Amino acid sequence: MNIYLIIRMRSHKVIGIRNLTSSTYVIRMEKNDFSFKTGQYITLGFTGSIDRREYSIYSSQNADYLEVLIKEVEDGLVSKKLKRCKSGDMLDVDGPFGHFSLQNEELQTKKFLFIATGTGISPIHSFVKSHPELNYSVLHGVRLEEEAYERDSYNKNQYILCTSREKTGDFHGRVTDYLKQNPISSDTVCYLCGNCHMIYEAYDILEKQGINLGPIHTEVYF
Ligand SMILES: Cc1cc2nc3c(=O)[nH]c(=O)nc-3n(C[C@H](O)[C@H](O)[C@H](O)COP(=O)(O)OP(=O)(O)OC[C@H]3O[C@@H](n4cnc5c(N)ncnc54)[C@H](O)[C@@H]3O)c2cc1C
Repeated sequence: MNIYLIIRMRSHKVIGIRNLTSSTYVIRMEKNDFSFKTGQYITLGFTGSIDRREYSIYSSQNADYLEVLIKEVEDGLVSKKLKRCKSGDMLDVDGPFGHFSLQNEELQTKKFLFIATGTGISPIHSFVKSHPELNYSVLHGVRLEEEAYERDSYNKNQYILCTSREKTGDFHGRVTDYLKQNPISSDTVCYLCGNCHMIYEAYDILEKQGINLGPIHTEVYF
């Protein structure tokens, strides 16, 4: 490990874990003196282990704790290990990293569309909690309604759940199907987060709808 990593890596104590579904959970850690810009991510792993992965920060930049939202991936190494962590465990945090952030000068004036699949909702949750006054809509794509993680965090009429495997969401189908059927206005600033297939497809749809691609922000998870 080089000296740069040794200096940046911090150990944070776990203060809680809450299970949102059988495979998805939120880890809350002490924040200590860590600061970040909403939308950024960290790398996380057990203190003393070399296995780490990137996780977007779920909590508000103003909260006095640090949270991440994680889905346990079948046969995944780190997401499985972290699911077993408990209060008092120490986790190594490095970061913050990334540029998937809101632009200060746009916060008051722009209309935002946040498009996410699965746990890609994590930085969006941080956006909304950090800036409750935002003019936003969230389009969240999941397979099952139970994956609408903590949907009460969003204003009811500003959150659209797209469920692909059951009809219990606000829209039955993928977020990309929703976008095709509901074109957005060209002055919307778009943030896309989740798996690369959704991001590529949504990007093409928005381009065809005449959205200025300059202000589209993306974060690819896998
Ligand atoms: C910038 C960034 C931010 C991220 N933020 C989050 C986050 O907030 N929450 C979160 O749960 N994950 C997030 N991820 C994914 C995360 O870093 C890990 O890839 C994931 O937890 C799997 O790690 P693992 O060690 O358990 O699996 P590994 O042993 O590394 O195996 C991973 C395999 O699972 C696939 N995979 C990775 N993620 C998923 C997924 N969600 N669903 C299905 N397959 C997947 C990979 O393509 C690979 O084939 C983020 C990734 C990046 C690059």
